[in-house]
Amino acid sequence: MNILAPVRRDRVLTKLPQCLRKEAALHVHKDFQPRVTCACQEHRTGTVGFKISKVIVVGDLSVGKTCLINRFCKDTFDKNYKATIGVDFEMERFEVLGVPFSLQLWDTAGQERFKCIASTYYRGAQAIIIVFNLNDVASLEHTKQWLADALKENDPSSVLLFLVGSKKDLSVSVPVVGEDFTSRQGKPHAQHLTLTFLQTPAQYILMEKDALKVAQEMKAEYWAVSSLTGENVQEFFFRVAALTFEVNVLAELEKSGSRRIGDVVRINSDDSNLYLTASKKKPTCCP
Ligand SMILES: Nc1nc2c(ncn2[C@@H]2O[C@H](COP(=O)(O)OP(=O)(O)OP(=O)(O)O)[C@@H](O)[C@H]2O)c(=O)[nH]1
Ligand SMILES: [Mg+2]
Repeated sequence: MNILAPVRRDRVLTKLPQCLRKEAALHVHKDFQPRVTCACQEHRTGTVGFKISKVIVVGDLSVGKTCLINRFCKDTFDKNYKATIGVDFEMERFEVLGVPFSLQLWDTAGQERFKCIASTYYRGAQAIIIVFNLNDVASLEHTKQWLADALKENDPSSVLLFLVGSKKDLSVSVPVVGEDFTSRQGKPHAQHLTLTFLQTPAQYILMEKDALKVAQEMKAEYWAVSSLTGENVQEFFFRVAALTFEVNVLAELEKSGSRRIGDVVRINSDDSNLYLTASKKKPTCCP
């Protein structure tokens, strides 16, 4: 019996959310793998519905980790900086293909003096979100170190990686000043803001080019978000939830020995596709 509260209606995923950029995606499949869809339809997902998957969020101080989590979980934004001391976490419940699925989002401190407390919570992550500020090239350069530290405590071959550029609103590719920023949930976040753009279009393009390269090197999926306007925030977390769910169901199928001969799970492939189904055969269990 699942004793947790019912899942919010806006946390129900029936389709695989798509990646932001095909050049730096964990995979570019249009939908969940047929084996996963099939297992969900036939209630063969084992313990997945009772599991809580740990997701850690790391990156330099003040890049916007806390704001990103708060925008998604609470639909709030605080313009004042309050450093995270050690760690904090939020629980988010989803329903993916009819199966309950929970993410525990660990918000870690970026400040050096709190880093050693935070790093003790890195272990056991199924996904690592490395955040940098799209307007601060040094924060992008530091992402490799953040990843290395997080991977010391985790299995690099099984963890999903996401590289997230934050504060997209401070670059030029956002709605014009005075526009009514409306969240996906339909609530206004901020109206008639006076935005000071930190980057010219050329600078932003260069930054994104560098970020895509870093993401490809890390074999991470790239996202660019704004916690102020809400741009891409929900899409990003839905993608994290869906891909983590997919990995969990596949692991469960493998454990229960129902993996079909002919399917190949490819990890760390050159084309950044995490999964590759070699067989062109249709699954036998579903029409
Ligand atoms: N314009 C803009 N400002 C942002 C955005 N996200 C965060 N900020 C601001 O950046 C500052 C730092 O945000 P936090 O979320 O606290 O940063 P953090 O990464 O959690 O910092 P630590 O906890 O010290 O590691 C705050 O003043 C936020 O208001 C964003 O999307 N756009
Ligand atoms: Mg914080």
